[in-house]
Amino acid sequence: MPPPDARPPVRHPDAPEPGTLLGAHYDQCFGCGHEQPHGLRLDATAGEGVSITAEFTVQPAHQGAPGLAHGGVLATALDETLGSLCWLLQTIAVTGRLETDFVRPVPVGTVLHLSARCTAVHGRKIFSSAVGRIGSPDGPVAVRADALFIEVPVAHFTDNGRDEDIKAVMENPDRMKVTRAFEVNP
Ligand SMILES: CCCCCCCC/C=C\CCCCCCCC(=O)SCCNC(=O)CCNC(=O)[C@H](O)C(C)(C)COP(=O)(O)OP(=O)(O)OC[C@H]1O[C@@H](n2cnc3c(N)ncnc32)[C@H](O)[C@@H]1OP(=O)(O)O
Repeated sequence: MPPPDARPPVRHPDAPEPGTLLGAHYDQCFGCGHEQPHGLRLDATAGEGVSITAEFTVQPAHQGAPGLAHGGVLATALDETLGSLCWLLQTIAVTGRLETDFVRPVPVGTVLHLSARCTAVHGRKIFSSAVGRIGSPDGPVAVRADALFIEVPVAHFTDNGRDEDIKAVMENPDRMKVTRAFEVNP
């Protein structure tokens, strides 16, 4: 829960307009990357205020039980949607905590309609919540999550990421949208 002196989130003046398709922040991202053959390929759209919507179609490769989505995959979809809120805050942050409720089973072939909103900011801590509904934005709730993201410097990635992947991004910044968006020059 945000502390009492947390402030409401503020949409950054340079945030993409509501309705803008955000695209992948990194082409190899398991959540959103379009060059990642094993990934979820989640497409997120900027909403009003500090909110995001996204869609994700559950594929056969995402099964846990026969014909049903694996819970970890659903948690990833929630995590990715929540992470996309950073575009609207124009902040680089990573997931510190993700608390997930699995409310209904989600069959393979389902289009999961996700929505996330930032609820508060306190120093480096970003509080947010998300929900995933089956079949339509008004469909039955299947999953819910509350998250704490923590703002980090670019060194979080350059110091800890595998060298060959960091090098590949530095050689071709187009592979990582965020390096342009935040004018990162590692
Ligand atoms: C050429 C290169 C270019 C690079 C550019 C890159 C840009 C990339 C852009 C965008 C990437 C976005 C990717 C999105 C992908 C989807 C989201 C994910 O899956 S992210 C991956 C999973 N998450 C992790 O791997 C985090 C691993 N954890 C850590 O690294 C640390 O624990 C970290 C950074 C989260 C915090 O460590 P501390 O040392 O910086 O800070 P402390 O002091 O520990 O925490 C700060 C505050 O947060 C609270 N806190 C931290 N973790 C908490 C927790 N789990 N629960 C509750 N509170 C927590 C602490 O109590 C503290 O609070 P108080 O300020 O004292 O009030």
